[in-house]
Amino acid sequence: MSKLSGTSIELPVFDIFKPLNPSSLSSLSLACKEWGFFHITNHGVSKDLYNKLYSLSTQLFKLPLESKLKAGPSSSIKTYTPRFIASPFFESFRVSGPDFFSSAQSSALLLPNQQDSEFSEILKEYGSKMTELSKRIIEVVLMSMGENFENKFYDSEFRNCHGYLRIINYTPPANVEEEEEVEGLGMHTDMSCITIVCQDQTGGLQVRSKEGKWMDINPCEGTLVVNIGDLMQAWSNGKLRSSQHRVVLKRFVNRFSLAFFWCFDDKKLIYTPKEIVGEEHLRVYKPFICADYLKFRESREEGKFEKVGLTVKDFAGTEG
Ligand SMILES: O=C(O)CCC(=O)C(=O)O
Ligand SMILES: [Fe+2]
Repeated sequence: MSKLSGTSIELPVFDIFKPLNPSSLSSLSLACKEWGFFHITNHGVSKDLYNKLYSLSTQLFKLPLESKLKAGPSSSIKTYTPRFIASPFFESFRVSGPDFFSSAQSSALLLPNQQDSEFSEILKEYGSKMTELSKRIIEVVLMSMGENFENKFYDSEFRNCHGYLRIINYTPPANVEEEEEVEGLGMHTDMSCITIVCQDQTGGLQVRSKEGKWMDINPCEGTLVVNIGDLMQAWSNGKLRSSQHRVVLKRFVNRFSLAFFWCFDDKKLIYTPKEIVGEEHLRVYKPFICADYLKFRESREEGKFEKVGLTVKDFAGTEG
């Protein structure tokens, strides 16, 4: 395995619920175009909420594999993804909205002694915070794209979005050389409109530059990472960038993260409004139904649901 570390990148940080002035909007627009990644503060996830979620999730991951597999891919629940699917080091539980409580309950029931309802309550709170944040992020991203775009397009295009959370535990391999790093999650793009990631102090999230260089997104206390996904890249006619990214692990260091995906409704037709395409530009995506793209990705990835070579460009791009 090769050395995987990159160079660090300084992403802009936005106080998400404050009105954004013209200079913040242009810096947001630049970040979405160049990197498809930025940081947010004032997100409403308190340390206490995070710590409770961390500690209960850790207990869930510590359960014996046979218990976790009761919520696994071959059970009726299908919220647990064991190791060796996305990568040998990655395992996760999925919690879907809008009813995060009952979705969490299906995995939480594996926990002993009434911790299940505490866990589900916490996930309900986290899910509702992420929902509120996602709506606000879409609003400010639309604002950064053009005058009044949030009023023109939010209701007609984004009102039926929905979200789901992936709680991820990365267990690093022990048998690697010192200083060596391995991929906990391989290079991929997200199939969302936007994703909100809470990475712990270990770091390891990397974004690939347009030139193909891996850049470290260092953990930044009190902030969350936001990235643009494929659905938003297609909807914006490529004006917003869904960047390839991955997670690298350090020897002996366990990594915990929360990734929240905010997506279009499955039945939505993704077709860039003409005001966004602009008169002087061509459409770079054919219109497509959201679910058809998700199916395309699933069928190509042979179960490795996030490890991709193919993206929305291969699916609906109009340029060879
Ligand atoms: O674990 C992380 O920090 C990011 C995970 C991620 O990129 C994903 O689940 O799509
Ligand atoms: Fe991702």
